[in-house]
Amino acid sequence: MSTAEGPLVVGVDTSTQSTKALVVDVATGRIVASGQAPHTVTTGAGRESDPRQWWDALCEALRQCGEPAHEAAAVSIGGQQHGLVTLDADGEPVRPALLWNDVRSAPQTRRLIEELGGPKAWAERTGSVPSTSFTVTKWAWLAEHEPEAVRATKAVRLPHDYLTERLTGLGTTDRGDASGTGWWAAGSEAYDEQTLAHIGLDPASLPRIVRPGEVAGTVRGSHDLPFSTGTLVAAGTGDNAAAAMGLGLRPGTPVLSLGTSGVVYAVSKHRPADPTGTVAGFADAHGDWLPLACTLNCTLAVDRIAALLGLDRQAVEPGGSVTFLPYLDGERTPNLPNASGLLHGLRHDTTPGQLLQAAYDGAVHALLGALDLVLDEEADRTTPLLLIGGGARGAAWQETVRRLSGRPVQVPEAKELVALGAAAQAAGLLTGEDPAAVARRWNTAAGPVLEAVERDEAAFARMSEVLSDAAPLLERRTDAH
Ligand SMILES: Nc1ncnc2c1ncn2[C@@H]1O[C@H](COP(=O)(O)OP(=O)(O)O)[C@@H](O)[C@H]1O
Ligand SMILES: O=C(CO)[C@@H](O)[C@H](O)COP(=O)(O)O
Repeated sequence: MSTAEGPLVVGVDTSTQSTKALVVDVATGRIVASGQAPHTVTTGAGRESDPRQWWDALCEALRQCGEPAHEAAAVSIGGQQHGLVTLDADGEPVRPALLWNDVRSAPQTRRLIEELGGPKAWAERTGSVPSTSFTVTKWAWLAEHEPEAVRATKAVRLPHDYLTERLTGLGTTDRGDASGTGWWAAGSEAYDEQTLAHIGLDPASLPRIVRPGEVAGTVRGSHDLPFSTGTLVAAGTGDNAAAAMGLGLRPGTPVLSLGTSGVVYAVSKHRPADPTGTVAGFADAHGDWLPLACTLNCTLAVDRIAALLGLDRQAVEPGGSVTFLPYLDGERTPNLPNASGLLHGLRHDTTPGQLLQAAYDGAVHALLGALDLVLDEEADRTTPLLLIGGGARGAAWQETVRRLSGRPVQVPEAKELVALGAAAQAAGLLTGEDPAAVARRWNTAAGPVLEAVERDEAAFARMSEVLSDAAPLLERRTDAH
């Protein structure tokens, strides 16, 4: 038996690169055990992962947690948003999942926006103008390129739904993750029949949307499951909504997440509907909203540039006037799915460290450029930015965000905020508390505040100018993408 003060819960983050599991003491928020196992993502034109590998990674992460995982009274799974999981009549994946950062659906995205009323109508109906990340565009791509896969599909799931269902045997999702599909109507908070009919997707193949605070099911009796039979299973949610819960976020506090994706968001009481498409009008897992902007090129792009230069990722140098828009995977914010990386201003005296700094700057510029649009009128524009995700650990990321934002930056000491948010949701099932209140009781956002420094207006303006002047180049396809 563990020495916990309260019951134990398990929170899971099944993200793009790995699955992380935490066993948490509900009374104190103490992390009693943790585990992590990696996934593989295809490279080349598409980005795909085998959902069965997520399950294996979950089992491995829980194995690392040991006995406390079996003692857990409740579990919840947060996961990468948008991924299209297609299951056959036996619940087996028809093909690998198409992930959020797969930009092959760019033509279908354009077509769907046009065919269903244009950007404003989309924003009003679903909260968002879909980008290539949205599940609806992936389904349309699949219908066009692999009709036999569509015919074989009997159930459509998001990544976190897939794992939850393997635990409970029930097809469920939640409003947070459903809001990233493109087939969820933000006004009625139900599946949007018009969109589903248009893309030929049977609503019966979609999971039931579990309400905030409702139990999704219990762990079914089977010897291959990493939990005890009967353990309560919460709805789970998308990873950004989970991190918002994990921070105990109150409306108006901005979060900047540096992981495979770069993300800026804040909880809002108002339903967003941005017709420019920069801000995705997601729902949170609580009953509020989560206006959010997301980039495709963040930590992986910068790490790739460091590797190309043969530098450690921290080996940045100041100075010079080189601009680097690191859109190695195409980009979503700004909306340039066909873009590739663009370098401007290279001189004889540019150093490798300056080039690397320019890659950090380019990644952060895209996020901060969207921040003002993400924050509603009631948001306080002087509070510290909460910096989370794997990149938040790096001094070069922290300093770049400070210099380009001119705002104080708070780095929570808790590392796994998505998994902690899922754990808080699971804890809420046991105690009846609001999960964000659980996270505040656990003090998950605590961490050093780095004071504001003067904003580097010149660097910011230089990047904005290059971005605008290079528009035709950035819209051009360069290879098989
Ligand atoms: N100390 C560090 N400094 C800078 N970057 C880091 C550090 N530790 C991890 N990272 C970055 O964090 C990324 C993983 O972040 P994470 O939020 O776990 O990703 P995801 O949730 O998308 O799988 C890696 O790509 C790596 O570049
Ligand atoms: O697409 C989005 C948000 O819209 C991404 O934030 C994904 O949810 C992937 O998250 P990470 O694996 O980078 O955490």
